[in-house]
Amino acid sequence: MSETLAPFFDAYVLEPARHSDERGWFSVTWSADGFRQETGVDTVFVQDNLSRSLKAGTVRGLHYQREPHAQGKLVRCARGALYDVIVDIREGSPTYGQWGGVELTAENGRQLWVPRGYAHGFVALTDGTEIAYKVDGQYARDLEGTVLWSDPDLAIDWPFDRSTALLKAADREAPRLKDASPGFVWKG
Ligand SMILES: Cc1cn([C@H]2C[C@H](O)[C@@H](COP(=O)(O)OP(=O)(O)O[C@H]3O[C@@H](C)C(=O)[C@@H](O)[C@H]3O)O2)c(=O)[nH]c1=O
Repeated sequence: MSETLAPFFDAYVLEPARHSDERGWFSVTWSADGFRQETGVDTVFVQDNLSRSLKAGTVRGLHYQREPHAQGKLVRCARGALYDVIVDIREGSPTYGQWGGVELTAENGRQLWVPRGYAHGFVALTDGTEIAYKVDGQYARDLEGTVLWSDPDLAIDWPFDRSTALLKAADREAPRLKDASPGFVWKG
């Protein structure tokens, strides 16, 4: 089952089926055919990532990689709970500068498909939260970019007390979207 994440029409929330029995449950978290059918997206994932955030209130993001190593990301929570946020940073897009968010938890099993041309970040809602994501572009440190998570123009409604946010310095000091140059252009 999948639906678009408002206000976007190319970002999808997926909820893979769980097959329950007396032992617990089984779920296919990704398959090439299933993903294509749910989203219409035909891409090749080249890397799987996993990170753990020790403390609730840890914010990572909002990150993107510039072309030619832009990345689409299929994100889920492997442990704990997080609030995932994406921002459309494609110049000329009808939803440029708008944000969307969804709670991903190990329990609800939801996933978010983040197309290329979005900045992505999240806040851990529990201690020890783990995020797992597949990416369809290789990591390129020199092409990494960040938009300030608390950029007032974005007005993201983060569901936690912002004064407790824990960030790495580069994320804390990131430029606002209006001062960043992600280089993505909406192609219609
Ligand atoms: C993302 C990444 C990091 N690293 C290294 C670089 C650094 O030494 C260490 C930690 O990297 P970071 O501080 O960038 O990790 P983190 O802040 O968790 O970065 C991630 O944030 C989320 C929101 C995303 O969307 C991801 O694409 C990625 O940007 O891991 C890799 O070797 N390969 C990778 O693909």
